[in-house]
Amino acid sequence: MTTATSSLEPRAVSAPGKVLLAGGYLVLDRGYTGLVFGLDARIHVYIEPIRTNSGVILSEIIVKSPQFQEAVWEYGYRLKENDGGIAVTQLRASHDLPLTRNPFIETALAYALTYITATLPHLPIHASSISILADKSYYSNTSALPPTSRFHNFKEPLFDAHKTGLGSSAALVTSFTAALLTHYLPKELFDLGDEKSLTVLYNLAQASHCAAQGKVGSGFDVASAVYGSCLYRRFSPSLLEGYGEPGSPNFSTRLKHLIDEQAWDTEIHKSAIKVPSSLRLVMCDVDCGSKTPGMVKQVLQWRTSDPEKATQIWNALQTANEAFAAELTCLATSDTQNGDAGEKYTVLKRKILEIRSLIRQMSLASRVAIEPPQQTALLDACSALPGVIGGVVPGAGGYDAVAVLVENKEEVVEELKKLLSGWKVDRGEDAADGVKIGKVEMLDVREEMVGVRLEDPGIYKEWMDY
Ligand SMILES: Nc1ncnc2c1ncn2[C@@H]1O[C@H](COP(=O)(O)OP(=O)(O)O)[C@@H](O)[C@H]1O
Ligand SMILES: C[C@@](O)(CCOP(=O)(O)OP(=O)(O)O)CC(=O)O
Repeated sequence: MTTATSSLEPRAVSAPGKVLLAGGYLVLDRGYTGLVFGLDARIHVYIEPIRTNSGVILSEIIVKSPQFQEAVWEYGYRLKENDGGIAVTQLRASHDLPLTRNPFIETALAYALTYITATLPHLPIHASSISILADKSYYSNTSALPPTSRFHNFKEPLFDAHKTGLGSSAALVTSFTAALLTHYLPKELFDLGDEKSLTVLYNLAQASHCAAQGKVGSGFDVASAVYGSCLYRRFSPSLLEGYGEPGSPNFSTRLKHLIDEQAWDTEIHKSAIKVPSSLRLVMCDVDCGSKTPGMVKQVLQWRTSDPEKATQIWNALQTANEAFAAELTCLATSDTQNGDAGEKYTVLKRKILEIRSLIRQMSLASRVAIEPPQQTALLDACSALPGVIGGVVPGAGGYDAVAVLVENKEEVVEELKKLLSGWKVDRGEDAADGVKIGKVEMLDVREEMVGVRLEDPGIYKEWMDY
């Protein structure tokens, strides 16, 4: 048995955001795959022990998100009887503050501490203080102040912040879980540089993210937070059935078994996607009056009602998505600086148009606004600019975002920015659904190949006094 104890050193970990460039809806089914890119907007988690001078032993973990107002969550924790693992209870941080819950933090904490004590039953879990810092692009910057450091002070409560849809909860759960495991477990048992530890992290983050969300999605967002950009085939959803809740009898043994011993059938293919250095992704946040809840449910309902047509579209899309990934990777591996860019990217451009055409067929047949006409107009205008390879509605689609692949040249990005900033705000008012697309904002992010990683704990100093 290992007798090693954990270090009491401060640790920091970050994980990337995501964009599902191709494979929305398909990736929910293990028969198909998704092409997910990590983004260079990261969520960082810093952890340090709380040291007391008095010799009093605290059982408290304090979590703060110092970029936001009133974002402090304090937890007490204790080992439950009947092998229930570690249960956490939220404590009131201050009498003046309302008790707001953060289900992603609370669940990730209970899962990670349970896994840690199941791994090393006699390890003392000392009190610690955790800070979360998110890169700017996760939220639209509504305050007028220019950002002064890498991390922006949003000066508003977290729950009022306008999210840009980069997958904050998956990046948070992943980096938060990794920070706890790195901090409490000795390096022989958990090391982010080691494949086996990444598998543990992936399984644990996937399980707690699904539990916190109250639903089992495809998990592409946690996959890219852990592994970075990849071709992703999901795990069987049945894996996450019936292992109980933190505190319930045998939760600890069941969770440990699920994470360490159960054979997960996730497939991560890192080498199947590469981006040539001559290209980059550009992400855009589209402000719109209308969000479309329940798109997934509606599309899947249609798929069940018309399986023949749906299978035809699903298979054609899978072929088109794979061909796009193959062409991108082929260009990346034979990347030459020379050659006529117009000709070099002809096939890639055609592949994107094929994908879009099939997505519009899916939209039409399911009557769900996946690539609605307002987005078609925007994507067509972007694609007509010199140096733009093409663009898609990422993820589930809808009105609120577009992702554009462009030549990696400042002038191309500048021209695109100009087009977007001048995009007529009320365009689309003639569309049958009456949805008006508002301001379109280019986000300061691009693709990132690397997943979760250790950071230098020293870089967060200025945020530690908040
Ligand atoms: N900076 C942060 N600090 C603390 N919690 C955060 C932070 N960013 C996101 N979260 C958690 O993630 C939730 C947002 O998750 P979700 O609605 O799934 O959006 P997303 O698509 O960005 O993942 C928030 O309500 C909060 O619980
Ligand atoms: C439909 C989907 O395949 C893709 C949805 O991707 P989005 O990026 O649109 O959505 P969020 O997870 O809410 O950020 C569902 C899934 O794979 O879980």
